[in-house]
Amino acid sequence: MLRVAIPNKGSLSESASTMMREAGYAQRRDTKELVLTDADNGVEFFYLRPRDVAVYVGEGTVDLGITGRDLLRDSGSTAEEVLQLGFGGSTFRFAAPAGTMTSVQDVAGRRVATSYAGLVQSHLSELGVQASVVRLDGAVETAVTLGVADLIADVVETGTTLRNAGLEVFGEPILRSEAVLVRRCQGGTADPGAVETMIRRLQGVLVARQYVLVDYDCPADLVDAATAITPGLESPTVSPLRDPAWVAVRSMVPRRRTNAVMDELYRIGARAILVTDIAACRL
Ligand SMILES: Nc1ncnc2c1ncn2[C@@H]1O[C@H](COP(=O)(O)OP(=O)(O)OP(=O)(O)O)[C@@H](O)[C@H]1O
Ligand SMILES: O=P(O)(O)OC[C@H]1O[C@H](OP(=O)(O)OP(=O)(O)O)[C@H](O)[C@@H]1O
Ligand SMILES: [Mg+2]
Repeated sequence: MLRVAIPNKGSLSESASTMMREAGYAQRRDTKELVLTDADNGVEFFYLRPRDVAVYVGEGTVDLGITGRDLLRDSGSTAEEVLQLGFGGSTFRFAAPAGTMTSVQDVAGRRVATSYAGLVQSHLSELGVQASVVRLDGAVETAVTLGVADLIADVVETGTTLRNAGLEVFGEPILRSEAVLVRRCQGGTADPGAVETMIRRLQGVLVARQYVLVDYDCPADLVDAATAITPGLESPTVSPLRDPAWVAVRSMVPRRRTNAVMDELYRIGARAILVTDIAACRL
């Protein structure tokens, strides 16, 4: 049986389970459940602390896992990233009291509070900056107010938490993170076929989320212009209509471009433009 680790709580937990569900796998109904066996698909899901997912995968006790890229780097695990999952996006940044620091060089000799000590330590070493890292479990923004640190390094999503604490980001982002699928480095998986199937299914979910299907009717002499607007992934489907002066076209279009594409198609003379969600997809 394939063993897969999913975050049991925190920012990534719900989205990770939703994505697995959309990929056709059974998921727990109760957030207290720690293991769920999906017998039909031959997969056992383990709901672990997001921080621990990369550790289990790296050790090879589970085959695949979902975690954040920042947590993966912080863990020092040898697990490798195989797929970006398009949710849980954040940046990992230095922040200090407004107006006090402008570049990473200002960190030298200071105390940095963080829950990602591994990540911060290796970033500072790479840059040759010496500083003392204060490892905290969470709510690190308060560490400066309470005098435990001079600055912090933490996850920034909207920036609200920082602003409320009177802190400001400075320097380049340490890392851009999102949820990722990780697997044990060097393979060594009991069932490589099941791993490939899960990756392909998750890729299908990503495509189904990122694209819509667009159908429209188009005067036959405009088909080149129209299909230049909707080139599709490989090539659009062009079908004859009963009226030989018109054809029907079907093509995949990036979801975020839907309305712009409809405007362009309408402008050149396409009509009856219909947009449909893709429920599932295997490219
Ligand atoms: N607003 C956010 N706050 C925290 N983590 C976020 C946020 N957005 C995305 N993430 C990502 O979620 C992961 C952190 O997971 P974690 O379980 O620690 O989340 P959390 O919301 O901080 O949970 P906890 O309740 O344990 O504090 C990281 O990969 C991080 O980049
Ligand atoms: O930029 P924002 O949208 O404000 O989000 C980022 C904040 O959210 C997380 O904290 P969380 O609520 O998980 O608390 P924690 O620090 O105790 O983990 C993270 O550690 C930041 O503090
Ligand atoms: Mg947190």
